[in-house]
Amino acid sequence: MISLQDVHKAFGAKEILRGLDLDVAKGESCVIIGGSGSGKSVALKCVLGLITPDRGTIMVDGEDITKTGDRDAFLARFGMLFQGAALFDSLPVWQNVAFRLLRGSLKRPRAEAKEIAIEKLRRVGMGPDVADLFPAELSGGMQKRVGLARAIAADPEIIFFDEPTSGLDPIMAGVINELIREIVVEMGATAVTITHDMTSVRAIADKVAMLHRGKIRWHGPVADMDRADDPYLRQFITGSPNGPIETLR
Ligand SMILES: Nc1ncnc2c1ncn2[C@@H]1O[C@H](COP(=O)(O)OP(=O)(O)OP(=O)(O)O)[C@@H](O)[C@H]1O
Repeated sequence: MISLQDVHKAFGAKEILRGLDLDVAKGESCVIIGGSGSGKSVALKCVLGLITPDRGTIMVDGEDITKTGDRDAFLARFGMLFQGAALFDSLPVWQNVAFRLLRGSLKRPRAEAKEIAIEKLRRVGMGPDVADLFPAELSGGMQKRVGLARAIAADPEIIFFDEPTSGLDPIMAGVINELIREIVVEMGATAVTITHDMTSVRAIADKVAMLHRGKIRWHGPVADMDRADDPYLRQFITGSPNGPIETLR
């Protein structure tokens, strides 16, 4: 479904992606791990067409993304939960959730968009009373839920989760992980998640891909991760300061 082949991207002299190969099958939940600055977000932005790779090909459903004519229709297939939820402070919760249903190619009548927003809020465990509140009135965990409701509002085929549990306490992180897993399974969506949180990896992933120095260092089923003997992967999952991964001290 999503296929990156030999993707390269540099910013000036700084090479970020250096021949990235990654395949994510339809309906699969792939979690990308890797150190800060290893290029995880750049890779996702390349798939969305927000960053143009210097070299390589990216296909979504067999179609080269650089050749899709209609950007709006292409992006309509994706849902995205941004780091820090990234809600619009000036809009009530329901308009945040229904944001893409109120404009562009996915536009619906306002009353219908609100109804869908309330239904999606219900799916993430929030009552209709939340719909008219503003994001500032919600806790960080509730804002993440709203971000999740927004990501699924238009029933996307593909969902990207960027650090879905960052800034949450462990229990709320567990709730969000569980919700993500349930929703991805019930929607049959293809999911790609970026995280540093190994609890999230175990809760969400079918497959794990570790990015290191702009390439995939290890890729496999989550069940194989703990048995893998790649020293880079081992260092990452055990969180050890000692190992082949260079750290700034
Ligand atoms: N538009 C840009 N212009 C210049 N440099 C960029 C740009 N976008 C990203 N970078 C650089 O690319 C590198 C990789 O960034 P990226 O955000 O992909 O890292 P990441 O693996 O997602 O890290 P983190 O886990 O910290 O979010 C960083 O050094 C960043 O400064």
